[in-house]
Amino acid sequence: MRVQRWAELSLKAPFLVSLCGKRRPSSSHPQPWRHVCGFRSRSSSAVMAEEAKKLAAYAAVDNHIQNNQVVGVGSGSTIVYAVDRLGKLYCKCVCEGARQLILKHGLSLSDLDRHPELDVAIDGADEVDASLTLIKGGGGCLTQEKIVAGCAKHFIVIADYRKDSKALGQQWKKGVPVEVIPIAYVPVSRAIARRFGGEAVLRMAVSKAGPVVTDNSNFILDWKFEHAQNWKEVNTAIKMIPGVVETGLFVGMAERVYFGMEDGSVKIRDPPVN
Ligand SMILES: O=C(CO)[C@H](O)[C@H](O)COP(=O)(O)O
Repeated sequence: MRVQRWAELSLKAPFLVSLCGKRRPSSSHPQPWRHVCGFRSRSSSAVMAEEAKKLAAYAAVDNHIQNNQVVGVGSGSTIVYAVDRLGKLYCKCVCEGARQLILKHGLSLSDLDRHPELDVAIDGADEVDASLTLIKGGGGCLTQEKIVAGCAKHFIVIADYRKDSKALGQQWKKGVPVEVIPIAYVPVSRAIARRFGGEAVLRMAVSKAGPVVTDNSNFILDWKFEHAQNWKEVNTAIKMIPGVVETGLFVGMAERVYFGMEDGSVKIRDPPVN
C-alpha cells in the first residue's frame, strides 16, 4: 500500500477499514467494524487499553503487510494482536521474542541468516514522543528488537493511547533500558549518572532471585533520567561507554506509529517533516 505522509491523523475504525480497501463497510451491515475487527460500537464507553492495542495492531497489519512478505516481529503484549492478524496472511516471520506465538498461528518462522533484509518490521513500544523517538525494552528484548527493526525497509510501531507522549518520560516512568555486559553494570551505571544525570538501576527479576538476564545473557539497567535530552546524542554517547550492548532509545527508526485510542479510533503519527 502506498504510504501517505500525514503529520498526524486520527481515524475512526470504519473509515480506516474502508481506507485499507479490504473490508469496505457494507450497507447491509450497519456496523461492520464491530463484526470484522472486533471493534466496540462507537456509542459505548471508552475502550480499554487491551482493545486499543488490538485496534492499533490490526490497522497496522492491514495497512502495511501483504502476502509473501518477510516480516520482523517484536515482542510484548501488543504484538500478540499483530501476530493474530498476521495469521490470515502467508508470510515469513523473523522473530526471537515471540517464536512460540508465531508457530501457534501457523506462520512460518525464519531468521536474519536467511533473510537479512526484511520487508517490514512491526513492534510495540513503551513510549513514543512527538518525533517518533521510542523507549523500548520494558520486556527486556531491546537489542534483538533493534537489530530486527534496523534490518527492515519499513519499521511500524503499534501502541495503545497510554504510550502516546509529547516528550519521553511523560508516560513511561521506568526509565530507558540499557543492556550491559554483566561485569560492567556498576561502571556503566556510574558513567551514565555522571554524564547525563538521574540514576541507572539494575533491573531485578520478579520470580527468581537476582537480576533480570536477557536473551543475550546480559543485564539491564533502567536509566531514570531527570529531564528531556537530545536523544540522538545521548543514545550515541551511551553506546560508546565500554560494556554497553544497546539502549532502548530508538531514534529515527520508526516510520509510522499507530495508536489505538480510548474513543475507539486509531491515531497515526508520522515523523515531523523538517
Ligand atoms: O520493547 C518491548 C519489549 O522489550 C515491548 O515492545 C514494549 O515493552 C511494549 O510492550 P507491550 O506491548 O506489552 O506494552
